[in-house]
Amino acid sequence: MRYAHEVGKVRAAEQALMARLPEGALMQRAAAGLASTCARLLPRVYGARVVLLVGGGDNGGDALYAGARLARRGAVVEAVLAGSKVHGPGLEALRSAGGRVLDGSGQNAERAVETADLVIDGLTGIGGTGALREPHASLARCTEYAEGVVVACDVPSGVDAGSGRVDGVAVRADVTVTFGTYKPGLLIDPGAAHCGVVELVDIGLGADLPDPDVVAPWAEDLRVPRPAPESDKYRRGVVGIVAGGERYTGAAMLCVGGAVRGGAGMVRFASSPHPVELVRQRWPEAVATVIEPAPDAPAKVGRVQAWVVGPGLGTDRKAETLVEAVLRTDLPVLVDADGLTVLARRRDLLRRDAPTVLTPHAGELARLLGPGTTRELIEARRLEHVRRAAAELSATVLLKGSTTLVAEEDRPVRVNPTGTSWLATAGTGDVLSGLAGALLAAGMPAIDAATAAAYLHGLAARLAAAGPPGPDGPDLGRQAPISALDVVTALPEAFRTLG
Ligand SMILES: NC(=O)C1=CN([C@@H]2O[C@H](COP(=O)(O)OP(=O)(O)OC[C@H]3O[C@@H](n4cnc5c(N)ncnc54)[C@H](O)[C@@H]3O)[C@@H](O)[C@H]2O)[C@@H](O)CC1
Ligand SMILES: [K+]
Repeated sequence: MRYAHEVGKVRAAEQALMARLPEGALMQRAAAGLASTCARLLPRVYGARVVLLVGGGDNGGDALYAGARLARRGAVVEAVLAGSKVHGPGLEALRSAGGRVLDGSGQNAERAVETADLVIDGLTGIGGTGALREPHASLARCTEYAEGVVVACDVPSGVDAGSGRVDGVAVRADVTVTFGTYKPGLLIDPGAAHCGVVELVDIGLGADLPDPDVVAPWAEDLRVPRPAPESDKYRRGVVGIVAGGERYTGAAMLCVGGAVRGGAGMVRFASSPHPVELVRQRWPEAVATVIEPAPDAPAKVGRVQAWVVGPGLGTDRKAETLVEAVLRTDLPVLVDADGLTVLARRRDLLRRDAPTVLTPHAGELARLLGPGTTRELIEARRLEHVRRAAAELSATVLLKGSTTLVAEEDRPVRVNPTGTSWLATAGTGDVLSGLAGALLAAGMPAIDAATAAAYLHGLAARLAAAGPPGPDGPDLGRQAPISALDVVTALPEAFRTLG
């Protein structure tokens, strides 16, 4: 698991630790970690050309001290100062070690950045706010043309450490060396996409850090239910799916597919005649029943342990009756797609005791949260909005997007580390809701079911996009377009990677 803390909590922990340490000791730990990573990235430190981009705060201080350490080992280190404010003792240390300062503007600095063996980005760290100003923005931009390795100090400059938001230009690092704990912005896109490989340097903050605000699980942190010898279909979990209509049948097929391949002991599918007929043909494993849109519809379907309602259901009165009927049961319910649109006008239906999981994308969440919230706003501030949604809607909220987030009130937000841009295609959401429903029916707590579903779904998409594995496993570097059905097909392979 990777743990991330909000910026205010990082600062508080740093203060508490600094009070017990000699002055400057913490910055020396950070600089030592940064310098040692840089030394590993260079074929040879002696004679290597290193350029430091130095902002006016402590992030610049870290870069200067790391530069001094590399200069003492024989590297040729040049610092480009952004503005007149600079960390004095750090600059002094660099000069004493034989480093020099370049003029911060113009082609001189740009050429140095482009031709260096290694560039350390120390423009802004957790103190950066808003879009980078000049000359920081221009310096950040010229790292794009750097031929050498770009190493971000703590956070790639231009990325908002607390949220991952990027307003304007941000450094695209090959490696980010972060101190003490991850920051949420290193795990959440677009920030995460700017980090390259993230290395965490232990500066001793551990005991002073509170519980994390955001966590990103690895495969080994996830457990999916595995059938025991005494398992039967009921113990493995029966999921009920209410989806599709006479006009839209694809969503229902994909949702059932996600549930069947998601390990459900049995899938009970309930809908109008046409989708029921199609599901019978395509997924003979599912038990399909024709239902009328009436309050007693769930009771007619038979025994289930969790419900999925919404994909392809439509948003009319009939759909509303079904969404209401399912939410009135005392079982875990996952609401997706059209079901969420219905909920946006019937938020009263969320007052229930059993777990509710909502799986919106940003547009659906904007509708759910009501006036004043837009899709654009949610896209820009995903962490804040997924938390708000979990609290206001009293539900487990899985916000889909380039980084899928899962939130439940008073718990760290889970960040899904798998996924690929190829997933942004019609129908993949229906697969996810069926899969998550199967895991819910198996008895997983809502937040764990949603987290594992997002993980498996993203991984299945990556595996599908990469094609059949070569001798070294799937080649994720050569991906191709996929369909939602390909994701269904790749789910078993994704399951095999989990414990
Ligand atoms: N506090 C500590 O004890 C430690 C802090 N460390 C480092 O200190 C950093 C935090 O230092 P600071 O609090 O000084 O903050 P930063 O150095 O991250 O940023 C503040 C500086 O950036 C400028 N700035 C902010 N937003 C800007 C923008 N949009 N465009 C241009 N300039 C902008 C500010 O004017 C200020 O000069 C951490 O990220 C980490 O690198 C580490 O040395 C570990 C120990
Ligand atoms: K930085």
